[in-house]
Amino acid sequence: MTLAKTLTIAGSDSGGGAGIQADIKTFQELHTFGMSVITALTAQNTLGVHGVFPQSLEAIEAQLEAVLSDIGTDAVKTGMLFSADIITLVANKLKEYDVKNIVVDPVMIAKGGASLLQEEAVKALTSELLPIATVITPNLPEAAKLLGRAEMRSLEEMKQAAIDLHKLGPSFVVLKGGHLTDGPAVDLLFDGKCIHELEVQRIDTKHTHGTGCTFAAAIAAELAKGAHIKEATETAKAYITAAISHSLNIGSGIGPTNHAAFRYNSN
Ligand SMILES: Nc1ncnc2c1ncn2[C@@H]1O[C@H](COP(=O)(O)OP(=O)(O)OP(=O)(O)O)[C@@H](O)[C@H]1O
Ligand SMILES: Cc1ncc(CO)c(N)n1
Repeated sequence: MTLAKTLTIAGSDSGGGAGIQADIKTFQELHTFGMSVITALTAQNTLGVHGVFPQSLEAIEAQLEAVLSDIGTDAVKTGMLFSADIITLVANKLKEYDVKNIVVDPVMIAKGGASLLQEEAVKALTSELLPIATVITPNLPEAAKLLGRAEMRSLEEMKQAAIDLHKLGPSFVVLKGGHLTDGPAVDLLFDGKCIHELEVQRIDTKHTHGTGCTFAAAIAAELAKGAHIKEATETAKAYITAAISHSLNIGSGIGPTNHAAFRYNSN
């Protein structure tokens, strides 16, 4: 038997809600073979990030080489990359191995406010990774940072931002509207020609730790299996919506989403 292969290049979340752990759970639930390259360890729980320990470039390169030289992958998702040097290394390896279906989630700041990307690394992200991305999945603060402008506050501003982000080089842009404070949770998919809206009723819960990672990992899993971007994004939206609907009241802060929910819904 063969399975589509998926690789996450991201930070580890000891609390299991975001980062590598969210990605691997998503890859598994969507019936792909998940692999990981860990860029940084975070000591993290539902209350926040208590420590960030970036891995050495040597350790990251060795993981990339081990996976790509032997197993290969049908899609990759990048999350927390932390520094400009790590971004350069990752971009070069993805080019060297001609990796297809690159989903770049430009992770910058955790929900509690901890920095997961150094300020000076934003430039490297824009110049080295976005041009080789199949799809980028910024939230509104990340989109604002990538474009060097104030945060979008309306659907109209989001539409213009999606068009402008596309000019930075990715084939597709998925701009996530989870951070708009009221109304439904609307994300936009821009394919260079049309803007598609993905809209769901906002779910009233505080337990949304890891939503962004999970959503991007689901897009990567679907692309790995051969789905087109629109189909991949729609399945990812259904996956994250189910996971948020059944989110978990674990720990005393912002709890994680529930990866088993999609399985229950589809059975
Ligand atoms: N309360 C909610 N109800 C329904 N969907 C939501 C809710 N919050 C977020 N989403 C959806 O979850 C996905 C992730 O969006 P969000 O903007 O929260 O990501 P993020 O900020 O990158 O998350 P992270 O905390 O992992 O960094 C999007 O599809 C968004 O629309
Ligand atoms: C390791 C890691 N990656 C990404 C996020 C963003 O949610 C997080 N909180 N932790």
